[in-house]
Amino acid sequence: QQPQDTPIARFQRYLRINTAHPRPDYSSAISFLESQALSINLQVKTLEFSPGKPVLLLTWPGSNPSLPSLLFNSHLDSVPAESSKWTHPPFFAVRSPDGKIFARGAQDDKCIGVQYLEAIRNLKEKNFAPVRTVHVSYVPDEEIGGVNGILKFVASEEFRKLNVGFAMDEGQASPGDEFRVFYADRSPWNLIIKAKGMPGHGSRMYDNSAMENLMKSVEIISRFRESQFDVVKAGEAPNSEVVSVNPVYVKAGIPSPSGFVMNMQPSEAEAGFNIRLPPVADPELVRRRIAEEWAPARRNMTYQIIELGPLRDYMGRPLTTPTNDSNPWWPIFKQAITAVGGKLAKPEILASTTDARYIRQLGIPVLGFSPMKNTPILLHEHNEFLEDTVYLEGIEVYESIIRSLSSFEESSSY
Ligand SMILES: CSCC[C@H](NC=O)C(=O)O
Ligand SMILES: [Zn+2]
Ligand SMILES: [Zn+2]
Repeated sequence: QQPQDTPIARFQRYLRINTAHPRPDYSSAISFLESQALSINLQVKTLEFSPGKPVLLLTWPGSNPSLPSLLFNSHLDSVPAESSKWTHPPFFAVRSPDGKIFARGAQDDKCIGVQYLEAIRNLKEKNFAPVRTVHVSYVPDEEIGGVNGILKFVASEEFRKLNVGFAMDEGQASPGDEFRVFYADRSPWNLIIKAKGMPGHGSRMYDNSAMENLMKSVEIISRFRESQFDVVKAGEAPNSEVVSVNPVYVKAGIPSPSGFVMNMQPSEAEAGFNIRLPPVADPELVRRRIAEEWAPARRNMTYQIIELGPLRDYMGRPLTTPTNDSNPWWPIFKQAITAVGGKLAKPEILASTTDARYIRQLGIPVLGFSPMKNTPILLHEHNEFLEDTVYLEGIEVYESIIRSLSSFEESSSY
């Protein structure tokens, strides 16, 4: 084998393609993945639902194509990296002497993207033949909401024709010895609150200034945030099962060449918040809280809620995938993990959000899973890395998963 042609080297090649926002190089990523897929005789199709936003779809036909298929999804894009704050350049994919591969995307989620391919490569070498058809998809723009990526893909005729029965998407690293698996995501809302008031001299005390109104809201929201965080700190619920609300910007003041005009109280002020709702939360209650307490008209406030994704599937069910025997895929997945000596942690809700929500919306069961154990959670952080041994073990885990799921012959619905 050429040094360039080992599983680790192929992972490094994918990591070296800079698909970070705001200018992800999707075409290089697609070319790389396409050539990998062709080298193992997968069917390859590139779909473009939005200009410059390609979706790559790979197919390994099963012997019984009438059965619902499997889909293994990952996203092509990454969040940006501040190079100067990394110990190794984020797109060099340097492997340190102790086996850590440093790169933006090493955990989120380029590992699974190539592990899927390596697992299929190995299964093909062992002459394994799937009964169900296996699809692998690579989608753009997950990190910015998926509107021009997964959302258009799942809404397409091409997707419908895949007849997907069960899908897997990214999960998160596990610091302990058990793999983590996710049966739901929290739904993201962006909240912008704006306050208005009379401008006035910086020396004057008066009621209802824009800043005063905004700051009252910020205090009330902070108190709500603390009430939720206290539940987490008391160990009564994990972070992913409460409603989180975090301030992400504040905008106010009258700019001047040297900074801000300091002797004038502004007539407008605004703040932005990132909110995450677990599937069990009642969105109506949160909406009411926003209208009545966080941005009430009586304090001269207006607001905008930007809901980034569905809360229920087409049947009105919360976007959760059962992790019990009511979901015929669950025991097969679980057994596939134990078959390779892996242990599974208790299934969790993911604190953040993935493309899986749009697949679940169609009523398709999806598990979020990235086989990284004994690994610190570094997604979106500086010095994101994955250890070579962990990466290689993940390939074996997917071999087992793909083998078991694709051999499952019952035609079942959930
Ligand atoms: C608006 S959808 C955003 C999706 C994004 N996913 C990963 O970080 C997140 O913020 O969770
Ligand atoms: Zn991700
Ligand atoms: Zn991410």
